[in-house]
Amino acid sequence: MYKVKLLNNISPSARTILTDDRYELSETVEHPDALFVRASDLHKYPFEKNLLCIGRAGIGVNTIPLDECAEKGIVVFNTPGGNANGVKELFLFALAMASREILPAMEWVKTYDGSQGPIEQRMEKVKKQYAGPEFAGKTLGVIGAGNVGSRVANIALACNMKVYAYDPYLSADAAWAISRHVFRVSDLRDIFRYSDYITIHTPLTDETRNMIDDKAIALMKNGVRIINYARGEVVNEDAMIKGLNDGKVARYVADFPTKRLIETKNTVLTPHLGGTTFESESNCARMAAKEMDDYLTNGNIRNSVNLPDVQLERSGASRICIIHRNLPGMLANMMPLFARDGINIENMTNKSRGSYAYSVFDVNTDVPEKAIQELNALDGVIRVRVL
Ligand SMILES: NC(=O)c1ccc[n+]([C@@H]2O[C@H](COP(=O)([O-])OP(=O)(O)OC[C@H]3O[C@@H](n4cnc5c(N)ncnc54)[C@H](O)[C@@H]3O)[C@@H](O)[C@H]2O)c1
Ligand SMILES: O=C(O)[C@H](O)COP(=O)(O)O
Repeated sequence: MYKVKLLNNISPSARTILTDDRYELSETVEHPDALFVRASDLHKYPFEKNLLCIGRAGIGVNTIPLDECAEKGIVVFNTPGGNANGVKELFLFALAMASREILPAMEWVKTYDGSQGPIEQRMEKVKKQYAGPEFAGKTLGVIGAGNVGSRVANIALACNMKVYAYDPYLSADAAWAISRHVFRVSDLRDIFRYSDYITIHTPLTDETRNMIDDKAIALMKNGVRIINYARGEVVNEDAMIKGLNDGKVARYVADFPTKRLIETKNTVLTPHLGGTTFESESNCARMAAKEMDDYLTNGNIRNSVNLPDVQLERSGASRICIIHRNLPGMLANMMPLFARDGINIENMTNKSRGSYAYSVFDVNTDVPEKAIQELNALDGVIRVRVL
């Protein structure tokens, strides 16, 4: 029985994978084998020695100390694409909110007291103050063209926008997903210079933090409209507030409210709702559950963000899974222990990612406890599991 601790509100669809007969799932379980998390910040989380993996039901992993986890032999998974459609649909709302005076107009309707006549007549007079531009025919700059950015770019084309996209690290899969009518931009400054609307869909990294700063805003068109469903910190708050107050930025639509932004004019803020649809929550929970289940049961790693992806069809009597440093001679040091104890390898794989590597051996015998201990004690070995 594996124990999984739920740190956030995780869709119950996870339970169709992590079933009661093999998993204990709860918010209070002690000494868990796995953590199931959404956007909770784990940077100060006290990881226990027996923790094997973390399933992030969602894509952003800026809240998880990935290196520390790798160093402790904890595999972190996320769920690429699981909530991308949810964000794409909210982006359509963002485009409308970035353009039209919908919120003040709704507020007028809600608070109209009838003193100037029936609302049906009065509204025809006041509505002109709520006019705004259409986005058809305008230019949208998309920064980050992965699962969300590619969908956003394509739907903006369908709205008759001209679409530019900037993504220096675009994967081949994402490139296939983007319409050939999207213009590829290789200099981020061109997105700033030529866009009427800018939308950000990058992860939060050292490189993207404060990507939209004073210098970036200075390059932009007057009256630019900026949409941020990525992370608050990719936009420098001081620069954005200044841009909004000066009128350089006409509207900032973002999923990451702060007190200062709430108090600034021309912001439209939602409480981190991008991936909060029934479907996205269910997709992400099921994906993360499958990833954790395959790792806990078979040692396979798919969609990890800190250790190499490794999948091996099972064969043999036992499987030895070893997380270790990516150093020369690691396998050579393990092999004598296998040979000494008559452990014959039927199939194996070894993959690396940065400073870490993962080796899986399917062997034809049970593995003696002594061999496991000695493998664990080898220099550079981080964690050994036998399944
Ligand atoms: N508001 C929400 O609820 C919500 C929901 C989903 C995702 N997000 C955020 O949006 C981000 C993107 O999500 P996704 O599913 O498209 O992720 P993804 O990994 O599929 O795509 C991210 C893309 O950004 C690109 N990128 C990385 N660094 C870049 C840089 N410096 N400049 C330009 N492009 C860069 C990558 O190459 C990749 O193609 C997530 O990391 C998360 O922070 C927020
Ligand atoms: O990174 C993500 O996937 C989104 O920000 C959604 O996060 P959430 O699962 O906490 O809503």
